[in-house]
Amino acid sequence: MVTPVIRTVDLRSDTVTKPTESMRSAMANAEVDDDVLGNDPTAVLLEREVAEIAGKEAAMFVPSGTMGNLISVLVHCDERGSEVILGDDSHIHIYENGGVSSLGGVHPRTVKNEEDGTMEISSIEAAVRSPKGDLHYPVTKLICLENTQANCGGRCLPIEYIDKVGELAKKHGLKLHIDGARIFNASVALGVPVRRIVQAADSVSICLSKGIGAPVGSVIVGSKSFITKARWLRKTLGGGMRQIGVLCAAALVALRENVAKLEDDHKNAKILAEGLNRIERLKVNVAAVETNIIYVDLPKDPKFGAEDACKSLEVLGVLVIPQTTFRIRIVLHHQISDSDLDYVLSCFEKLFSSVAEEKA
Ligand SMILES: Cc1ncc(COP(=O)(O)O)c(C=O)c1O
Ligand SMILES: C[C@@H](O)[C@H](N)C(=O)O
Repeated sequence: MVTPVIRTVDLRSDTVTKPTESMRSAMANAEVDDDVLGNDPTAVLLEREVAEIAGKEAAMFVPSGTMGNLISVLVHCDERGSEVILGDDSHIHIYENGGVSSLGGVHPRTVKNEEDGTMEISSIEAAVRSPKGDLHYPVTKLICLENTQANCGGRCLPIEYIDKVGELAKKHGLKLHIDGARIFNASVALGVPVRRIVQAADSVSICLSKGIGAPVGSVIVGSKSFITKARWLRKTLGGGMRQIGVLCAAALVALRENVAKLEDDHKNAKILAEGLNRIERLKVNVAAVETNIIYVDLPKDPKFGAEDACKSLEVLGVLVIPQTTFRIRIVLHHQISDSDLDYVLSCFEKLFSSVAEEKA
């Protein structure tokens, strides 16, 4: 007999949150106008606020982080034969359909992501093509970092490291873009303002729809001339939108109400990580849980891998996704309660003790 689902706890990503009542009310009452023919007043407010938070001259709302990264790379790599240096486990390289190449004709030059989310600075420098040019080579234009680094488990890049990469970029006449999908998580975890973290960056893509829980969108920030070019490219990509104040109003609520909640997400991630690590057959690197992402390593049982475990957990109402064959990813967000944490732990205990009994 299948155990009835007592509740659903959605830990697939921090993109799964539903708009709060205050967001819905702000959306319903948003002041709007056509943002292609002019400027939607609420979008202008949001863009001004995010530019201020990031310490950059200007900002632009985009429908997704993927488009934010794509536009940023294409603005910086504006010549045929351009090359971007980025992490081999970066979101831009792994999860954005190769858009920088397929749509932008930009050549990716990957450097290994270390476990802590960084790329060795010496390896980045070694990847820079000689400025003297060589008939065989593309021309390096851009370095991309990701903070926090999602596929490394939501790790925060240290400020000193980002500053050093910024110096390297300047030394070689390159630009620096930061995929800041979870930059607010990095800011809260490091205890450093966003503007200081991204100080060395020429552009940043900041997700509103991740940990701070807006229903849609990201904002890219940079110089006024960068944003002017970006606005043109957004239209080219079909991202020119009309009364986007409806979405920007929710994002403004997210900025004002939810950044402060990220610390709780990080605390909950630690609590859940410690609890899961106490389950005999599971392994969690608790020290590596710096923000809201947890990786749970399962026993390497070919008959019961991450896919099977996720399916079994789903029957119990716990939604998580496989990261690799024997690894599950859990992402915390502000709509996960303390009792949800207890329930998730009990489901993992039930599942993995029953699996152990079957084996015995
Ligand atoms: C690190 C990172 N960058 C960019 C994105 C892309 O954002 P979106 O899903 O809004 O396209 C995501 C995930 O959604 C992400 O985790
Ligand atoms: C999968 C990826 O695109 C998404 N950003 C997530 O972390 O859930």
